[in-house]
Amino acid sequence: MALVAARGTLLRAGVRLGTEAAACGRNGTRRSASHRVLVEPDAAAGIATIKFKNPPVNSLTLEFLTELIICLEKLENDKTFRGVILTSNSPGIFSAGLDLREMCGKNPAHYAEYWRAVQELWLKLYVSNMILVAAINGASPAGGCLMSLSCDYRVLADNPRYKVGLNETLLGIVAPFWFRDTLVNTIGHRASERALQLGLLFPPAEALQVGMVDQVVPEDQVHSTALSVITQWLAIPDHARQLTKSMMRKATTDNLIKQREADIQNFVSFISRDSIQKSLQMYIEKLKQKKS
Ligand SMILES: CCC/C=C/C(=O)SCCNC(=O)CCNC(=O)[C@H](O)C(C)(C)COP(=O)([O-])OP(=O)([O-])OC[C@H]1O[C@@H](n2cnc3c(N)ncnc32)[C@H](O)[C@@H]1OP(=O)([O-])[O-]
Repeated sequence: MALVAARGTLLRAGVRLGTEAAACGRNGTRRSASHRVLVEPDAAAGIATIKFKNPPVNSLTLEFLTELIICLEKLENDKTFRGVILTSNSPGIFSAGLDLREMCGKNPAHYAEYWRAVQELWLKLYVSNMILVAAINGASPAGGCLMSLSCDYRVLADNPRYKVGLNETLLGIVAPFWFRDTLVNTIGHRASERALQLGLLFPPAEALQVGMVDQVVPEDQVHSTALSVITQWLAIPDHARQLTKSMMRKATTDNLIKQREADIQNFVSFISRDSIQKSLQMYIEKLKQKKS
């Protein structure tokens, strides 16, 4: 049902499905699955690289989310690909997280549609049968960080500007329980409690120390490191690795699935509050002022 909704959004956005989306292809040439998601397939290796291309900051707009969800689903169903690298087409920014404009000044129906798409992306990533490695080549706050935390392994470029973390409280908003669970499953309860309350954004050395990422490497080695990690993981028999991943993660996704509609309602009523709308508007204004 969620995918049907996602497809509806995509079609409204005027994006062709069919052959173009199916071009999460196999012939080893660079092909575009959509406008905002580039896919570089290496069929011989069984690996595809997904590059985010939603300028200026790869924020998760509804259209971008939808294209990403459909692309992941196509790769998941195409048994050629056993591993995927997630990275940005614009080094410097991995993803600025949820798009603030999608959460500001819109109506409840829009917020509900948006939140369902955010949930869907997380569900697709977190229990994917494929090996997912995040090659984090830029700043990655909030929802951007969630995407990388949902992968099986994270490689971060060693650049002090490339901070990662769930900074929601700094915006006056609250990361939902499944963001929290994803973080707790990665760095443990105490470190998560501190990171979430303070909205900490970790520079590379600290991110490595706390376990937000698995490796920090020079910027020009992020992709090659991700490739070599995926190659190691590919050596494990798929069925055993997939069952193990499911055993580790399914309870976390089941927890959202069983209260998905309530979670949407919570988000809609939270984000619609005047005080929250005000906080978000102030934050957007602050980002603008920083520029000028
Ligand atoms: C309950 C919900 C849970 C929430 C989860 C989330 O993910 S909440 C999300 C939490 N996310 C954050 O807190 C991240 C906030 N963003 C940042 O901290 C920085 O933009 C940066 C470090 C990502 C890049 O720095 P940089 O110096 O390279 O770039 P710049 O700063 O100059 O921005 C360029 C343009 O992009 C715009 N824009 C930016 N982000 C967003 C966005 N999320 N959305 C929409 N637009 C965004 C920005 O306004 C500006 O627009 P303008 O004026 O040209 O019309």
